[in-house]
Amino acid sequence: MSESVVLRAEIATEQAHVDRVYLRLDELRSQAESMRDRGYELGHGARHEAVFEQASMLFERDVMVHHANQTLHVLDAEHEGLVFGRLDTHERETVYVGRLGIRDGEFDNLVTDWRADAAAPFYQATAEQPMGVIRRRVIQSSGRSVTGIEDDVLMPHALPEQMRVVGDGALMAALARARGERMRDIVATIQREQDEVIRAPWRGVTEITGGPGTGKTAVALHRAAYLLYRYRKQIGGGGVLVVGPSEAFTTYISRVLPSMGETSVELRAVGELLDGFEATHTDPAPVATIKGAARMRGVLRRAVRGTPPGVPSELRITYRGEVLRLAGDQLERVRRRVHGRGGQPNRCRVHAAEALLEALADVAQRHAESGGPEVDRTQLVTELGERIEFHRFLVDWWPVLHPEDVLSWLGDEQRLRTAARSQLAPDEISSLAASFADGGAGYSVADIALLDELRALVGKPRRRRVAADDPQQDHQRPPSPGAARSSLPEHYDEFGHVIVDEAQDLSPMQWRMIGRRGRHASWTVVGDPVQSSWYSAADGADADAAEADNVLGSPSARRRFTLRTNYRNSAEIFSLAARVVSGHAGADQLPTAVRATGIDPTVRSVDAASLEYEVQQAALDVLARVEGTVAVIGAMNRVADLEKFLSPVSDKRLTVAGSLDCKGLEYDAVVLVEPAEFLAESMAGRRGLYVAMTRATQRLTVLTSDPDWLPE
Ligand SMILES: Nc1ncnc2c1ncn2[C@@H]1O[C@H](COP(=O)(O)OP(=O)(O)OP(=O)(O)O)[C@@H](O)[C@H]1O
Repeated sequence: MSESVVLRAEIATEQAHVDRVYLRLDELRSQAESMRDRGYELGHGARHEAVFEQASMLFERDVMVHHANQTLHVLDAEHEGLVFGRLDTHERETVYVGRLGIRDGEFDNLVTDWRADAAAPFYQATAEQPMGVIRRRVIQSSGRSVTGIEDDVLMPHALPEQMRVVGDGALMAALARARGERMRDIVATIQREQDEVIRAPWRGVTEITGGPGTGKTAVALHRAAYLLYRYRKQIGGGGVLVVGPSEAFTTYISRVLPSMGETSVELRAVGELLDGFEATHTDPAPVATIKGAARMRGVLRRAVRGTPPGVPSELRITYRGEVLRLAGDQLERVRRRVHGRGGQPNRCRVHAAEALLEALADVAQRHAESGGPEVDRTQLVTELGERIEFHRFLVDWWPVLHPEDVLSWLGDEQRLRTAARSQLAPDEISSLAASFADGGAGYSVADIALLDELRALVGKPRRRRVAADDPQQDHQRPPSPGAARSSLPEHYDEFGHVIVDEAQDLSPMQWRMIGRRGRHASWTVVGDPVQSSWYSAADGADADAAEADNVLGSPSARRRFTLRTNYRNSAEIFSLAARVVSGHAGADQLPTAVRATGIDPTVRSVDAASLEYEVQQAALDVLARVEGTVAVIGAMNRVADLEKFLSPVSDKRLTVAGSLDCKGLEYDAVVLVEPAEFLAESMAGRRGLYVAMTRATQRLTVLTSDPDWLPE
């Protein structure tokens, strides 16, 4: 039999099984739909029942509707290749592996969920350790149609005569596919070293490191799906949070988990972690570095304790015919005393009121000592404490602090200097104040962590009792027992498992922000120090690494995995990119690219004056040569030019990105513009260049007017 005849016959066999699976899926879908409808009917009927019965029926209805909706959600998820694998074992068993586990009417397995133990040999079996698997088959599909098959034989000596073997490698076929706008899942071709990470125990901290394209992100996302399948109960209601470097990145990875039927994971960019605030830009490197440093913690703490702008500088109140007065310096002493007790200012208004009343009693006492009327201290405190004018003063003098207001006050250089004490150098104070004062620019990514820190520092005002404009309502009340839901801080969304991607770029302040969302969580931390944009122990950047350790606990207690194969770049592209960091990365930090294409990167010397034309031509050239996406990448301050240059080129596959915007992303082709400008951009410019070059899967074109960008 010819090879193509065998392939057609094998495809027909698999198609028959896939048809059975879809038939069963349709049956399950209509069962779930009718269960949901019955649940709704139960709800309608309940209206006419006695109250007691009604409550229990409503509960039953809610459970039914919820369960049915969940099932439908999973069944309706985008199932590119619902069944993608098959194992034929030594014991003459056949196991189909897919995105969902599905049983037939007799409860026999039609498909085994890829996360189940029974599916593990699909990823873990090798020729050296076949785990009883004779043939591993990857089934490729488009919709419900089987389009291809790739086999591996793991026990050749045990291969029965009638068992056919086709194809020459599912992984290579998957890697050669054109890239679209969104990352795809890799369930069909997860490699053994990756599977080990995905299935690592859920507790504690799991660190994944490895060079560009080694599948760190893909593995972390598949781990999220695995953990929720295996340990949903242990992870608890908190669920899973995935933090990525940018919104472009979270959009890029957004399809992976839903394609595995998992929709409960929260994906957030690091600039999007604080609800109600959105980062609109990235600060220049030196400013971002200061804003992210652990020193900012002390600066913000002092800022919160400063005198809010515009507060009254005198308190006058009449008591039994005597005018009692507190002048500005006395009021400030009271303020310092209240802050000195610690605690969040928004939770301390009662203390502030008490301290003011005590200070007023001292004034009355001094009046008495110099011949004024005698006063009963306790009576004075009680009587003045009930006066509406006193409470009006208190509201103005000890206002509720909002993180965004405190941050904007630091746009005043004098105020920032006071808060900074010796923590910031004069030039740092100037550049930071200028950045905070620029209200029109919106918040930067680094500002979000500062706002979050401020939110923790100021505290949440206590709940008010009556209408908002009644100053008396500011009386504090003990929290109701129901309000003390748990020992968790009330401000933060808490998660059961937190996955941090591109962790090498997190500043200490960002670590603190993320840490507040996972105080009781287990962690998966993904990063590559060689791709770091700002912070790197390699630069001796800081003892700031301590903040990550505060969140993650001792480094010695972490589980560490290193991925060593670069699945993204062609070998030709990666070998040029690796030259950029040669001498700046250990040999063991650079992965091996497995796919040679025979297409070398193009490096073209250009004249700076003709850059516009050259960029356009290069973009058009690669757009014509690749099927998928193309990015033109420059240093951050080049982006506006590049956008202008490329405005005449209208092709949805084309993106313009800055050196910091392309973290974690990938494109079929990259046009890299003026690499020397990356090197000049920041201390970490060389690594930014390495990141940009390693975004390309098939083609890389470098346009440069400076021949010195590449080390010999
Ligand atoms: N086992 C696999 N099968 C198929 N494709 C894979 C596999 N592992 C990784 N890939 C693909 O390789 C590419 C790189 O993966 P990913 O983005 O997860 O790498 P990374 O290590 O996070 O890269 P970087 O650090 O450069 O951002 C993606 O297109 C991913 O789908």
